Order: sequence, then structure tokens, then C-alpha cells
Amino acid sequence: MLEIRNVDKLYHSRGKPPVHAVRALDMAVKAGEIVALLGSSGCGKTSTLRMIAGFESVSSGSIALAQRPIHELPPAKRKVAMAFEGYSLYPPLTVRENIAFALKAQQLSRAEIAHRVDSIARLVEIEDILDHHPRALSGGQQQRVSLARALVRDADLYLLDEPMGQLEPQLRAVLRGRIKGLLAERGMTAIFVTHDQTEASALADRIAVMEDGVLQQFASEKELKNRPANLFVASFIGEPPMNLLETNVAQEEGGFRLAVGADVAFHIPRQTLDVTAQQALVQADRIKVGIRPQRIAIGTGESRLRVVSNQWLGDQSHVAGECAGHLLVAVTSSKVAARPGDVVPCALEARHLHIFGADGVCVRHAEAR
Ligand SMILES: Nc1ncnc2c1ncn2[C@@H]1O[C@H](COP(=O)(O)OP(=O)(O)OP(=O)(O)O)[C@@H](O)[C@H]1O
Repeated sequence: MLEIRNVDKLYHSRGKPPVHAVRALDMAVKAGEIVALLGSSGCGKTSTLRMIAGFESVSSGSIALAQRPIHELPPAKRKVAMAFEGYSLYPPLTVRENIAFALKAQQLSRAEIAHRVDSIARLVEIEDILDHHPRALSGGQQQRVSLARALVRDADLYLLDEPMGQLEPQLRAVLRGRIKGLLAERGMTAIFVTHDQTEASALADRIAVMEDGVLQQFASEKELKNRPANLFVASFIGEPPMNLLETNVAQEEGGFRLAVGADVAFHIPRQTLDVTAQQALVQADRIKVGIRPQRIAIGTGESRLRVVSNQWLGDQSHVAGECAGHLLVAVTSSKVAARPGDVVPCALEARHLHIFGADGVCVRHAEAR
């Protein structure tokens, strides 16, 4: 449906070095798919969206939508509807007129326009402000109008930039569900920008994780968690973040020994490693491994954890502690009776380790459960 091929974006400002906001971006979105662009501030998410919509030119590369090359077309010819982070509503028009504006260009009947405007207004809960002007609205209301104005249109692709960033958490959760329902019911293809993992997981079929202008991985939430492509994705996705440990590498009978200080060591059987992973371990003296907090068992095992903090969150315990010179966080579904300063047994298992090569690429994933 949408094919982004080798797209770069460079911003040139006078007197400043150019900013390389998006680098060699390759991404294909399927028809009816909902995609989240997720990443920290400044990683290139908005630039990507604006290049697809046509509000920024591509510096190089191509973008095609429904088999039509669109990267040189003006925005109005792309069949793309966008809801902006900065709202960009027309101040002289009422909310109703703002939403209806694009529909008038589609030459729909008055009755059809009124019906569409009312039903999208109901969906985002702005029926009571349809006759107001934008300047009289709060940020959250303006944002919902901007969202309604994009979703009401007929387009091949919907682009939503931080569509719910200004809303109260409760309303955000409700709208998320409704918008997902609307997109799915109509088979709409959509890309939305967020820096909120929960929002990305709740709305999207696949998540594109960006950092420093580079697409790090484009996959389902489950895949990002279970098979992170690299150190960045591994530590960015998942709450609390993955524990990372520095290990000393040595070859031993049947595989490799990865030692964390003097107290903790893992045996990694050779048969769990492909050629690339074996090469990475043969070549390195030290290598990083990662283990999810949910995979560390507390109260059992050979290793020892000196507890720094222990919080019961109502349905899970988060225990942080020092183990082999690293601060680790473990999450268990049961209550742990340990106080700061206590030393408790913990189990770190080799099969739960993700192993990262010197370039940060994950060369072996943890066993899926
Ligand atoms: N018009 C512009 N001129 C110069 N630099 C720009 C311009 N727009 C964006 N940039 C720079 O490009 C980089 C990527 O910005 P972009 O807005 O795409 O990131 P983002 O991930 O959407 O960030 P945020 O979540 O803060 O909106 C940043 O370093 C930003 O400062």
C-alpha cells in the first residue's frame, strides 16, 4: 500500500550544519494496517510523516501510495489525510466548518456532509463544541477537532501526529479504543506518531522504532519484545527496561562461558548459536547480554541479589538490587518479603539471555516461552 524506499531528509539552515533527520528509510505498510512510529524526541518521526503527506520534500528516495509515486505531488493530490500535532485549524471557521471543509471539496451532498461530521464528532466527543471557533477551545479540544477533520475524509492513508498527546489519560484510553474500532471497521490504513509505548501497543498492528533518524526495527510489539534487533530496541521497548550486563567471554566445552564478575557465569551451548553469533563470541573478550526483569526469579537460584528497593504495585513486585556489580530489576507476580539491605537468592538463566555483538546487533535472542 505505502512503499517508502531509501528516503533521506536533510534540513539546511543558513549558518548551521545540515541536520540529517531521516536516513535511508525503507518501510512498507500494508493496506488496512495501523502502524506506530515510536521514538524519542527528535528521532525523525514527524519529518517522516510530513514527507509522506507532502509538507516536506524528500532529500532523496521515493514514496509510493497504492502503486502511485507520490513524493513529487502536492499534498492535495496525494490522497493522504493528516492530523497535525500543532492542530492547524482555520481560525475564521467554526469547528463544524473546519471538519466539513475537506468534504466540500469531495462534492458530497449537504446531508451526507452533516451526517459524517456528526458521527465523527460523536466519536471524538466534540458534539457540544461544533459551533465554536478554534480560538475558544482548549488544546485537547483543538486536538480532537484536528483528528476528526483528518478521519472524516476519504483518503488512501491517514497520518496522525501525536493524535492524543494533549488529552487526559482516561479520555485518551476511550478514544484509542474507538479510533482503533473505526480504522478497523473501515479498513483504513494509518500511521501515527507517538513516544508513548502503551499507546503504540494498544493501537498499532506493527511498530516502527526510530532513533537518530534511523529505523531500528519494524515489527509487532511481541516481536520487538521477544526478538529485539539491537541494543537500542532491547532497552527502549519493555517496562521496566531490559537489564543489561557486561560479561567476559571464554570458550569452554560445548560452547561459551559468559562471566559477570566473579560470582555469576552462564554456559551458552554452541547449538543455541548460529554462525554469526559464534563469530561474535569468538572475536570478543567482553560482550553485552540482556535479561528481561520478568525473567529473573527471586527467592530461588544460585545467584545473590542485595536488595536496594522492593515495591509491591498491587499486582506485581519490582525488586531492584545489586548482583555481581550490576543494578538489576526483577519483576514477579507474587509479593516479595525483602527489605533494602537483605540478600536474597535469585535465578538468572542462560536461556533467558539476549546476546549482543560489538556493534549492538542482537546475535542470539532469549528462548521464547
Ligand atoms: N524545519 C526544520 N529545520 C531544521 N531542522 C529541523 C526541522 N524540522 C525538524 N528538524 C530537526 O530534525 C530532527 C528530527 O525532527 P522531527 O521533528 O522529525 O523529530 P520527532 O521524532 O518528530 O521529534 P518530536 O517527537 O520532538 O516531534 C531534529 O533534530 C529536529 O531538530
